[in-house]
Amino acid sequence: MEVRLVSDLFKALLVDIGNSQIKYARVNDMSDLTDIKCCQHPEELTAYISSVNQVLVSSVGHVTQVEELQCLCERLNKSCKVINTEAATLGIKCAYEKYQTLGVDRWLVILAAREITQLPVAVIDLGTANTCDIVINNQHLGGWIAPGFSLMRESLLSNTQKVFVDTNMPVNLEIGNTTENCVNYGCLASQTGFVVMAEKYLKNKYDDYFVLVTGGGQNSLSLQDNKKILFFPNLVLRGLFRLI
Ligand SMILES: Nc1ncnc2c1ncn2[C@@H]1O[C@H](COP(=O)(O)OP(=O)(O)O)[C@@H](O)[C@H]1O
Ligand SMILES: CC(C)(COP(=O)(O)O)[C@@H](O)C(=O)NCCC(=O)O
Ligand SMILES: [K+]
Repeated sequence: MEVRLVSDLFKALLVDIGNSQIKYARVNDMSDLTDIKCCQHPEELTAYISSVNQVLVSSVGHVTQVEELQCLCERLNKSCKVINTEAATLGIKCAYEKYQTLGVDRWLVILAAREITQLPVAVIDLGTANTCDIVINNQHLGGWIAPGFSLMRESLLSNTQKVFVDTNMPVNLEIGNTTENCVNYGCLASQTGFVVMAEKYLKNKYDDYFVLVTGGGQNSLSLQDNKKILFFPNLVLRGLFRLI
């Protein structure tokens, strides 16, 4: 068996288990957070786990996936730290009285956002569900939860008789002239409105602010020309990075 020196190992494997897919990054420093990979099952991480010093994992997905990852780490004799939402972390206070019920992915993007900007901020994660969280100074005010793009589309298909869909992902917001395209652009318009309304909320209350957007749905938003809306590959992993 190949023996690796501790110094040859990466600092950590960061794992974000969402409701659609597992995202992960093997990191030594922040720059490694641009190389993000996806998989469906924890055992696909075996080779990566062997090459790091420790694993940090956050999960809002099925509990069995965390258990599988923990077993894998035990078998490979690697430490596995499961991150949960706290009442306060790094000086940032959670809005929820029952803080344990706030999705840990939301908590981690809040920690990442606070490191990116000290201004009033809305941090938005366009995933299976779309979430928005507002952070002013070191206080999380709370936020919104809405269906993500695929959930919106699937819900239309399952709850109507004459609406049918395809699996295309729209690149820009256009006007649809087929049922499938009306659904795709309608769901995209709703998803874009989620972001636009977060900015409107901040604009009405604060002189300056940022809206940070992350998650699988970020690529289709036609909001790139808005200097107040910034895009990041995966702020959940960036929040985990702060906790290494
Ligand atoms: N091009 C796209 N346009 C709009 N939404 C998208 C696009 N690609 C992916 N998505 C959305 O992103 C979701 C997956 O994003 P991800 O952040 O990995 O989810 P999760 O963290 O919930 O597992 C999909 O369910 C889909 O709704
Ligand atoms: C809203 C979420 C499902 C989003 O998860 P995702 O779409 O990224 O898989 C997750 O943050 C969650 O399970 N939240 C628990 C409820 C709450 O945050 O109030
Ligand atoms: K997510």
